[in-house]
Amino acid sequence: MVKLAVSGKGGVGKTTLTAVLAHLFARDGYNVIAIDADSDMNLPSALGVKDVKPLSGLKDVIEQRVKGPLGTYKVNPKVDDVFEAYSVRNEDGVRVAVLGTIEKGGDGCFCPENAFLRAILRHAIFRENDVLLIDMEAGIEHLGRGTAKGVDLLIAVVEPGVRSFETLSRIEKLAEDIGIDRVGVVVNKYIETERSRELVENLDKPLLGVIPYSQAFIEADLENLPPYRVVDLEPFIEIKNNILRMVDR
Ligand SMILES: Nc1ncnc2c1ncn2[C@@H]1O[C@H](COP(=O)(O)OP(=O)(O)OP(=O)(O)O)[C@@H](O)[C@H]1O
Repeated sequence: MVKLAVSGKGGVGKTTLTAVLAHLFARDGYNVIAIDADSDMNLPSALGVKDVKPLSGLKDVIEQRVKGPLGTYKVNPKVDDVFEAYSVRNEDGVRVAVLGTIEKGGDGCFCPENAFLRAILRHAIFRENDVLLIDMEAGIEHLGRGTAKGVDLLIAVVEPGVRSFETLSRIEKLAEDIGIDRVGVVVNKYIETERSRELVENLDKPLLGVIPYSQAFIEADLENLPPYRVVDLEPFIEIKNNILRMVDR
């Protein structure tokens, strides 16, 4: 079981990376579960599926499962069956689920959706051969330590620019704060210049890979095609292999 969270600023390519990795892991025979926890919720279309009911829409069920006596929350609500029913399989057999809006609270937000995500991350159904991929936003602090504990590797996606690399230090700090000790970096939309090469070479975190800027991604988007049908998969294969190495597989 490998649990991976993909994080980064809006528009850097989190959804694209998550979708292509899901495809590659499925192609390798892994049982892949992809969860969209980003408020944009465009992972399903990047994976070629429609009409995925958000897990957060299951307010009643969620509440039933997570509510304990006297306003407390159960730490381990049972989620397997709901997850099974509320995910859609794509043509590769990837199970796609959408979390829906997470209310962002301050520290220690125990809103039902979070308890649910925590439960999914911690134990649901997972078997040895499973890969769980979560497409997240940059702000992962609301997940809290409980959720993060389940994550083997946080993949930080950045574009080669000083501002984006500043976000990276923020993501690293967040990961550390909530107890994720492994962070790997993917540089996306890479255009080779002296400065960008320098930025990448001086990265002080493990580099999982570099994906060149390419018109093919924009075309995939325009045609509403999953990116893995259109783009060069080579850089993604390298990233996938480095991920497996980093999580000791
Ligand atoms: N290597 C690349 N070269 C060119 N365009 C790219 C590349 N990677 C992604 N894109 C394009 O950038 C846009 C944003 O990508 P994507 O939706 O994957 O980002 P995101 O980080 O998930 O965004 P959001 O935070 O809005 O969900 C899309 O139009 C996508 O096709």
